[in-house]
Amino acid sequence: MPGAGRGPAPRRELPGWETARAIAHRAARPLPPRRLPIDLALGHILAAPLTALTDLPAFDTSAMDGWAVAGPGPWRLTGDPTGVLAGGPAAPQLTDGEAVPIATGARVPAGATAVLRSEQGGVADGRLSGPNPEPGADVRPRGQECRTGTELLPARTPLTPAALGLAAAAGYDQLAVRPRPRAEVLVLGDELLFRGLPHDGRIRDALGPMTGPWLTALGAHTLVTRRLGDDAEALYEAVSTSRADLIVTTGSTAAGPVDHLRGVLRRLDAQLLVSGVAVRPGHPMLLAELPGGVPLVGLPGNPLAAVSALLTLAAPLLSALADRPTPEERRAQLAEAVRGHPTDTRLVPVRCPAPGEARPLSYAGPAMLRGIAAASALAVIPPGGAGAHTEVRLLDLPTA
Ligand SMILES: Nc1nc2c(c(=O)[nH]1)N[C@H]1C(S)=C(S)[C@@H](COP(=O)(O)OP(=O)(O)OC[C@H]3O[C@@H](n4cnc5c(N)ncnc54)[C@H](O)[C@@H]3O)O[C@H]1N2
Ligand code: MOO
Repeated sequence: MPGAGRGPAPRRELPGWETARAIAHRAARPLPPRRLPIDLALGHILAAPLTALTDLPAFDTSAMDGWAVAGPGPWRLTGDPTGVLAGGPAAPQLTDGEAVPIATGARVPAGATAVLRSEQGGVADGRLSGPNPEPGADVRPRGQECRTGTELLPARTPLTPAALGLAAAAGYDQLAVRPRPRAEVLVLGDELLFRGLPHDGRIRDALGPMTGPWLTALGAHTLVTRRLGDDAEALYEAVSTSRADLIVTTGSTAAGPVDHLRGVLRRLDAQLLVSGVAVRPGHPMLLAELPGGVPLVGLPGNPLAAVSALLTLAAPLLSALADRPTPEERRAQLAEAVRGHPTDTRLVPVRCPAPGEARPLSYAGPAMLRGIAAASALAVIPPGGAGAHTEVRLLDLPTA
């Protein structure tokens, strides 16, 4: 008998959308940190503050090609006529009235008071003449940017390309980061085809191709996407042997005759932390904690409902596992009124033709993908709806 005792919790018990997100965020602890070489650390989160391992610059540095000069000019040229090069040997100390050619990035010799730019000076008979530069001109003094031990970036900073550059400049070879949570996607449903056209009541799997990439865009390392059909044993086996930090299933959240997910979770002694959410689409979504502590998110089978569950449950879980700061809230004005559900939050695909403007898209039914494929965000419509020009919250859609 379809549904008897196996569907989502009765309507009145469904947590609100914000509550469900908060439960998901609390359901995971940050993964233990690991050390990664800088060239593998892009996109990870710093597990500890980045403190400078050196003064920056590490030595008094010439900011320009020209001459290091000591005191007022004219100056007598000394030393190697090639001058002091970046990364080259240190030049001997200058005394007042002396100058030596110097390249940008080279160590300024002791005794130098400034650098005279090449376009400002002229050399004749071994003597350099030109205007007297201000003391310290075009010299980057040691420690100008930071001293050893200065905190350059706090823990929890995402490692952008610039942050990796800073870490390298500050002397790091490896960085302590939160690892990307390893995610495994289990696609359920005997009706699914993985190539070709729909036929004989069967349809193409639309969730397999999008769930893994979206988890990746949300900070996960998607290990594998497996297609299990509607086979309770295969599901039990896959969940109980998974080595992932997060398991995401698609379909089977509701009460249909072959919706085995809830039964398998009971068999596994998993604890249901969220069993349905007051949100449309996607209200049968679920979150369970497996006995080993690994979370499992059940995305409903209708594709837009799956996106809703991904952003409601999987996104906050991944932020918690990676210790990633919650993104700043973005808001925009609705270009037109959006009908609400009487009691549930609605998540509606929108595009933003201008900053601060959100235009709801057509083809946004729970089983449709045209709307979401053209969208840049989901607008959060409170119960009861939102009028034209009302400001609403936006959930950005992760992009590749
Ligand atoms: N009696 C009730 N029936 C349903 C309810 C309900 O409250 N009471 N909720 C409906 C809602 S809302 C949703 S959403 C779905 C959720 O169903 P499941 O998570 O159990 O998913 P399935 O039954 O397996 O599939 C639902 C629908 O989605 C299609 N599907 C599934 N997987 C994929 C995929 N990978 N790619 C493309 N399409 C997929 C599937 O063929 C079905 O059409 O339950 C409603 N029913
Ligand atoms: O979750 Mo369902 O209609 O809300 O697709």
